[in-house]
Amino acid sequence: MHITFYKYQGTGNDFVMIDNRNLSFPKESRIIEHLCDRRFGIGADGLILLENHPTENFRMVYFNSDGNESSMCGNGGRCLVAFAKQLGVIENEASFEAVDGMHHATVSGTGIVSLQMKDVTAVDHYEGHVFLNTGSPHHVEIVDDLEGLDVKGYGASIRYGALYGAAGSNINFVNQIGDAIFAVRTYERGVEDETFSCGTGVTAVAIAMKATGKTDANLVQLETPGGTLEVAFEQDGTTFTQVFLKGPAKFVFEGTITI
Ligand SMILES: N[C@@H](CCC[C@H](N)C(=O)O)C(=O)O
Repeated sequence: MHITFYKYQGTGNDFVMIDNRNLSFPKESRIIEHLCDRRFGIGADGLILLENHPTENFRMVYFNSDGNESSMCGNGGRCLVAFAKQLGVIENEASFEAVDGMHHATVSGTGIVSLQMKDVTAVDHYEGHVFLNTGSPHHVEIVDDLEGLDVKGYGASIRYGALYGAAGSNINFVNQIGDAIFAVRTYERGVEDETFSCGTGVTAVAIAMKATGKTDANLVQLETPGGTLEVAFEQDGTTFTQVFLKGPAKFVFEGTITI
């Protein structure tokens, strides 16, 4: 079987995109894991299907590189909007359904995608970390030496530790570098490694930093190993609404692969 694919990246978080409007893609975890493999396949942190939706522009179906369907992917959602524009499914605005509900997005002429994320109604505060769900579950922890940190080793010990049980969590490590600027490195569940950037992760960091009083700002800049993202939100007590994740989403290459 020949599969036509498109490769996209959003601040270095990279995805295999497939136009599955004819529902011909075989949703088998073994195949998805192979396509995402960086040595034997195309190589990506995840694979995303664009499918038809009865009332909205499209549906997003997201798989981690381990081949399993998972919760919301913020950078993937931004890349899917750029892909929908490349396919001619949308022009500069999109409305789509993902696993965590409806999303709206806009694309600028220079390929900057602003994606509305789900409202956050609970931020759980613990000694040494914060936990919240921005469409995917996120542990947020401030560290002294972000550059020198073994993100894969320490992240895995938390992800697989007593805190999160079998479901696990994504793990974000943070260092404040300005009033409303934070450096972030993320260990991603389902990739089981550090990725260059995580959209739901930086969204969680921005909200966590506001909720813990590290910043007064409602517009936060996040510096990831793959580039800069912005998160804007409105806050009413412990509820965060109008949450927008904004940054570049870029087409890399396209091709066909035989499986
Ligand atoms: N890279 C993503 C997060 C993808 C989901 C995550 N790996 C999980 O399974 O929870 C993003 O940009 O949000």
